[in-house]
Amino acid sequence: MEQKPTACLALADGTIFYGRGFGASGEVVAELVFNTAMSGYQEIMTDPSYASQVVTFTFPHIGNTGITPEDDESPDAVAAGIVVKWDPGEPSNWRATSDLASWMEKHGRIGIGGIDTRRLTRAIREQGAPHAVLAHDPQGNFDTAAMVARARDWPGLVGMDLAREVSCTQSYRWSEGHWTWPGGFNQTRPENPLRVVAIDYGAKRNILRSLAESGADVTVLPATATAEDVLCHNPEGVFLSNGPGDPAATGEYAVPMIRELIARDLPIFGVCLGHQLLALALGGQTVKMPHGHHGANHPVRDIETGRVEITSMNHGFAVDSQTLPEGVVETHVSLFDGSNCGLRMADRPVFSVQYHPEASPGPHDSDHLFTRFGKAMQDRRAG
Ligand SMILES: NC(=O)CC[C@H](N)C(=O)O
Repeated sequence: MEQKPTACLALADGTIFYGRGFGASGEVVAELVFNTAMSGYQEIMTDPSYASQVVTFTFPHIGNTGITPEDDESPDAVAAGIVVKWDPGEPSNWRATSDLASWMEKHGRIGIGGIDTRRLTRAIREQGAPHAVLAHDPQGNFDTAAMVARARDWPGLVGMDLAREVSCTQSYRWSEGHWTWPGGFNQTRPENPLRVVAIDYGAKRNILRSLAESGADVTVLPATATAEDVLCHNPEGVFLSNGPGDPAATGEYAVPMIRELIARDLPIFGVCLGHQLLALALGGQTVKMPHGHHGANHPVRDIETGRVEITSMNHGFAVDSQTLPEGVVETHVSLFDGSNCGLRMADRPVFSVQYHPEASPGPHDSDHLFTRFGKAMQDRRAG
């Protein structure tokens, strides 16, 4: 690199990458993961599940469609920072209202460009998602020894309850579907909607939108809501959202609540962290994966139908299917590594998936799961 580098990425094993900084200045310590999606960097960066993670994009053209407020998955940029091959330039997109770098600066997020993301991704695959420090200093002053030490000292995501931090603090109603969008998806607002309570462990907006489109009027409650808080809304079904951090840590308060709801015979649908929490509530266990799954083209097989779906994924923990007790059926597996991707209770409409059926970003193969949840609630309504 000819110019003095203005950003630096230090891994806990001592590897140092220099590049060009963009977005906010400063320093952040986080887990470093890679995402293989070719589009959707804004949805990825605003997905609350990426709290305390820096994302390396394997796709080189990041930033070329700018930033479009309607595409935010939450009100803020949540990923701690990003690592890219090419520096983001001027966007070309009629919907965009800003470029990526200025938006990141506004939201206090650090970016590093000019990185050999192929080499970095190989390193992450070999050593597992490392702890790393990402720094941006326009003067180019980096104390790399201190950065490596900080990365080493960082405790990591295991044992970290982050859902509580990204969750809403007050309950709110969500009724927006794509019908409110210009040129929307030809959907109509349902009459006599189903009453769904969604627990917000870091919920993505497109999940709430997808629930609304499956016929629900959604009340969103904070992560720490008790079963009593949920039941006072008289729900016809409960949704457990995605979210960041270690499911076992969040499970300390989420599991007793979910167990009580299962005992009430309510339809329950969980996604990602919600899937992991449901597994824990049913007596299963979760494990940390070496480098996780982060991308928009992950094949998953529905064990019961044999159907393969291409899914969007973002997780670093997984349900250990060996620990699922009798009465809980493993329904889906990853065709990449055989890890668990879904479960259901044998005798109740309680089910969950590890991947993201809301397809944001990603394929729409799995949106039938929202219909399935809606149907379970309709059946219950019909008695
Ligand atoms: N997207 C999610 O909900 C992620 C769940 C969990 N934090 C994990 O990393 O596995």
